[in-house]
Parts: sequence; structure tokens; C-alpha cells
Amino acid sequence: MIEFEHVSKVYPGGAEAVGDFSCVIPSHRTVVLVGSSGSGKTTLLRMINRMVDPSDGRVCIDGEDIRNRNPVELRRSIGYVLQHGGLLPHRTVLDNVATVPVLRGTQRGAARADARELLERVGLDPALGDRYPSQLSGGQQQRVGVARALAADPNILLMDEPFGAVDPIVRRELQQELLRLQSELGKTIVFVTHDIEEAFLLGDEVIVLSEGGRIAQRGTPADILAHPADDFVRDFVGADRAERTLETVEVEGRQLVVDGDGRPVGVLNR
Ligand SMILES: Nc1ncnc2c1ncn2[C@@H]1O[C@H](COP(=O)(O)OP(=O)(O)OP(=O)(O)O)[C@@H](O)[C@H]1O
Repeated sequence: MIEFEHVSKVYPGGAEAVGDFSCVIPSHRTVVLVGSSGSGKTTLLRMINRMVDPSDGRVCIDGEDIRNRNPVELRRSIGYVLQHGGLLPHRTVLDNVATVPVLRGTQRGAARADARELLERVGLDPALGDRYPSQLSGGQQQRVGVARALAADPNILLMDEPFGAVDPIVRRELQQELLRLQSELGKTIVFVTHDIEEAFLLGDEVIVLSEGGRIAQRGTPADILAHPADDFVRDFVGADRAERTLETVEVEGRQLVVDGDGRPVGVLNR
């Protein structure tokens, strides 16, 4: 469980990036922070592994104030996936994945064997392990990023726009892969995106943020879509968007589902 208690962040010389943010992120769930650019998503995420320390308030993991934890050790115990993979360019894929376990004392041979298994787990051919990151596609690099984040078998996985830089088809594949992995692993995932569709697909719960890390609404995707808290949320989730307002029409005895523009999107099987 991750708890933010009245957390704020003012960067040197800057305005308040996050103000008085409180929330509890339950274990073994995927919680998505979604909001427009500058709403403080990355700042909040980085407070969990102490890449950013709050100006005020505190963050606890399983009841312990993380200020009492050594930041390097804490960071190594939490998986972190970035938009551009963050892989080390001069190390092979296998060594990239094995880096943190080796730093934490696992024998290199054993760490590399585990890394091979992890590559398979994220849907990559282990033979790619001998390549360098630049010899992989963007989607493959992101899979390696996920494998690397899982290598130390962390309870918590932080993901900052991990699929933001790949094309829509690969993005869809990576999202499905993450759903599959999470159903097997049950990690506590905090996922940042500005894409509401991605948030609704991946999140058990979604937190919609407005400027300054203010929680405009928190709930399941269904809650938020059915009952947007205010106009800001309604606009953000596009509750009135044509593809969201579906209805059925009968065509030659079959129930056709059409969107708000009358475009058919499917047939109801009953
Ligand atoms: N190191 C920093 N120094 C000064 N200001 C910063 C720093 N990092 C972030 N900020 C500011 O804090 C605010 C929140 O930034 P943050 O990156 O957390 O938002 P975000 O929601 O993740 O945005 P994006 O979607 O664009 O990544 C922004 O106004 C940003 O300019």
C-alpha cells in the first residue's frame, strides 16, 4: 500500500507542481494517474521512489515513511518504466535486464539466466538478449524496459507514459501484454498517462488530476464515465463523445449497436 499524506512539491524557483495531495494506493491493483501536461503526474510518481522528495507531507509504503529508507536501495526495490525505455545503450539487452539484480548481489550467471526468462515473459525472443538496445524496435525496447523493471521482483511498478512513444498498433499490443502480465503477477502498479482511453483500459482505478496535482475525480473507469464529477472531468473523459454514447437499433431483426453519430460499431449477441 502506498500512502500520500498531504504531499506538496514546489520546485526551486517554480510554482507549486503539487499541492496538498492525499491518496491511498492499494496493493496488487493498477491505479492510473491521468491528467493533462503539467498536472503533476510525473512528480507524484517520482515521489514514490524518492527521485523527488516532497516539500511538505509524507509518502509511506506499507506504513513506513520512505524518508527513513535509503533512496538508492528504495529505488532498486521498485520497478520503473519510462517512456523511452531508459536502457543503457552500451550494454546488451540481457545485461540491461540483469543490472539491478547484479547490483543487489545476484551472481551474474544466475541474473542473466533470470533475464532470459523475463524476456520470454514479456513476449520477446530470448535470442534478442545479445543485441544492443539500438538494434531493437521501439516496441521491443519498451518490452525490455518492462522486463528490466520486473527483474528485481519488485512489489511496486511505476510506469511513466511507457507506451507513449510507439505507434498505435504496437501500443495496443503492449497494453494487452501488460494486462496479461498483471493478471499473472498482481503487482502494485502506478501508471501515468495523459491518454484517458489507456487509463480506462489499464486502471482498476483511475485518478483524474487537474493542475497542481488536484484530484478532480477518483474511481473505477465505469464510475467516472457514468458519473463525471464536474465539467472538467466530463470534458477530459469525453463522456459525451460520439463513440461513448452507444445505442441499439433494430435492423432486419438484429440489434445493431451504433454510436452517437449513427455509425454501426457492432451487433448484440443475445
Ligand atoms: N525539475 C523541475 N524543476 C522545476 N519545475 C519542474 C520540474 N519538474 C517539473 N516541474 C514543473 O512542475 C509541474 C508538474 O510537472 P510534472 O512533470 O510532474 O507534470 P506531468 O503531469 O507529469 O506533465 P507531462 O504530462 O507533461 O509529463 C510543471 O509545471 C513542470 O513545469
